[in-house]
Amino acid sequence: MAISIGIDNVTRTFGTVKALERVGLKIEAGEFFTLLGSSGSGKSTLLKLIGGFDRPTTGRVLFDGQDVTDMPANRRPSNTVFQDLALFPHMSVGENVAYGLKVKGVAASERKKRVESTLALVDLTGFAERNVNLLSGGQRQRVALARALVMEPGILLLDEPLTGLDERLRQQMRDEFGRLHQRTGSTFVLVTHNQDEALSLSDRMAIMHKGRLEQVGRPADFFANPANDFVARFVGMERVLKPERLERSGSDTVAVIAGERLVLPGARDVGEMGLLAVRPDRISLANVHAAPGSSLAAIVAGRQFRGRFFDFYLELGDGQKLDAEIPIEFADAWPETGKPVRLEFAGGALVPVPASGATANRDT
Ligand SMILES: Nc1ncnc2c1ncn2[C@@H]1O[C@H](COP(=O)(O)OP(=O)(O)OP(=O)(O)O)[C@@H](O)[C@H]1O
Repeated sequence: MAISIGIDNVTRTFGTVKALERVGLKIEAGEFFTLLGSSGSGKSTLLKLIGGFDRPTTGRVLFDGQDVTDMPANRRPSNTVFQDLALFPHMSVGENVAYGLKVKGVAASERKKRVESTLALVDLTGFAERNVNLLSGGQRQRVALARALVMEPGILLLDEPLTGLDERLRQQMRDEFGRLHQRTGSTFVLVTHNQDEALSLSDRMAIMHKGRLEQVGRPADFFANPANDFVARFVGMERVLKPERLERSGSDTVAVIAGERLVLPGARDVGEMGLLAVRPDRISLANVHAAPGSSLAAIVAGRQFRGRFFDFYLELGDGQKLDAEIPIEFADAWPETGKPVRLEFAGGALVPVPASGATANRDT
């Protein structure tokens, strides 16, 4: 049975380091939830608190509403797959998978049945007698997963489980996680610094930064409504522009940028917003006669072939830089480097965002 997780105002300090600061979060039973963040943001610390391998300095951890803050890992209905896998090298695949059941006192015949069905679940039927040292990286990864899944955990915790695998295997295991999540119905919590992994697998995710949750939501929310410029960059909107002014005009937003007025149809309210995150796939190039109000003047600063599109590097009149992804079919119309163009912005090309407190002084 899937179990919900509550993180109630949790702080974890190590000496003067605040690994987590007043984190509050509810993960629903059966959700695939991802903690995404760069190195040192606090992801692993939070996962350890959920798994029972560490305790918060203050605050509580709840499973299905019950306080488990002081419950040791081996009594929790959760299992963790760690980055380094830590398979027992002197045991066969089957013995590795059976180990937890043996410790729990499950009878041999029942163990055998559950090990077999779990190996089938991870596509390792017939591998029970194999020596774990002779397996490939992907197979070892599957054994580690089977070892956790055989316990039928209400919560499965995955700490960077794909690190160290090559790209093809990562993709394969990523699909596997999605499939296992559906088959088991357990609550999955994945820790990763890889945004593609997070975006493709998660029902919901949190972006962590310096021990805090910057934003929690469904993957699509992070593009449509990034909480701030840090989040926007983290999900791939790497360019962020600073307009001279952002104001509401009827149901539209108007940005004054590089001395021109640009209407952003239907853009979100601009109350606290000071910046514009750029979606390079929603910008097109137009000739210098394009209508002011819906376009901006720029100079082509360079371009690079990226397979299905060209990445154009552009510079606005005030020196701010941005990119546009231009499909290759428009080859004939490409302006040369150094030429003036006008940039046209489709809906959602420029997303107003507030500056994040933590990154307000970062260079842009
Ligand atoms: N046992 C510990 N003792 C001291 N400091 C720690 C300990 N564990 C974590 N920290 C510190 O807490 C902060 C958060 O670490 P954490 O490992 O949770 O980050 P992370 O986001 O998982 O990073 P990574 O992706 O590198 O694992 C870091 O500054 C780290 O140095």
